[in-house]
Amino acid sequence: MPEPAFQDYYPENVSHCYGCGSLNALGLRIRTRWEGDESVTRFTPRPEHTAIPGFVYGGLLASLVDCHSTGTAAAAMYRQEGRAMDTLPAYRFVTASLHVDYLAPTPLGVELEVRGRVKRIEGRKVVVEATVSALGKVTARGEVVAAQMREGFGQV
Ligand SMILES: CCCCCCCCCCCCCC(=O)SCCNC(=O)CCNC(=O)[C@H](O)C(C)(C)COP(=O)(O)OP(=O)(O)OC[C@H]1O[C@@H](n2cnc3c(N)ncnc32)[C@H](O)[C@@H]1OP(=O)(O)O
Repeated sequence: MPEPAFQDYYPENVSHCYGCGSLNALGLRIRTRWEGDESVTRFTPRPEHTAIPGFVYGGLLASLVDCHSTGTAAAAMYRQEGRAMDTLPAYRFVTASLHVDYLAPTPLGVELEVRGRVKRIEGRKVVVEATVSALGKVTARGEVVAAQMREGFGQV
């Protein structure tokens, strides 16, 4: 049995996200785990994720960086407290800021590896940096500021 992924601990009401929700049938349904101090997601883009034939759409790479990093932010908060991700109080993070630099074209048809590192945890926010690699070469680099969701998120 593979180790559970961070996303396995997301409660149903936050499992509909296009990038990471296990309940979104049309989504990416990424799965992220710790490998030492780094978080890792592996994902193989599909033909519909094409930008230019043979190469991956940048928005897809941004989605991978985004959901990889918000998941990493939540996992990092639990880890800092020495708690399992299914324990209370629950941590839920949303994207406050997403920055991606595209360093080289990303080939389609191969597995991509997203690796994240926690840069800092400051109060209610976690800053995560991530790289996307194809065939061992880093093709995109990103940084996400993830902020803890407040009660009543989305209510105006
Ligand atoms: C078991 C585990 C479960 C995990 C479940 C995971 C669920 C996953 C769900 C799927 C998710 C998938 C991903 C998605 O698609 S999430 C969907 C896309 N994101 C959103 O819709 C978020 C919309 N924005 C907001 O709700 C609020 O503006 C937030 C919550 C972001 C902050 O408003 P809030 O009033 O709450 O807090 P605050 O203003 O005191 O800010 C807090 C800290 O953050 C810093 N800051 C704020 N903005 C920025 C910025 N632009 N650049 C840099 N920093 C920024 C700010 O300076 C402060 O830091 P500091 O000054 O204190 O140092």
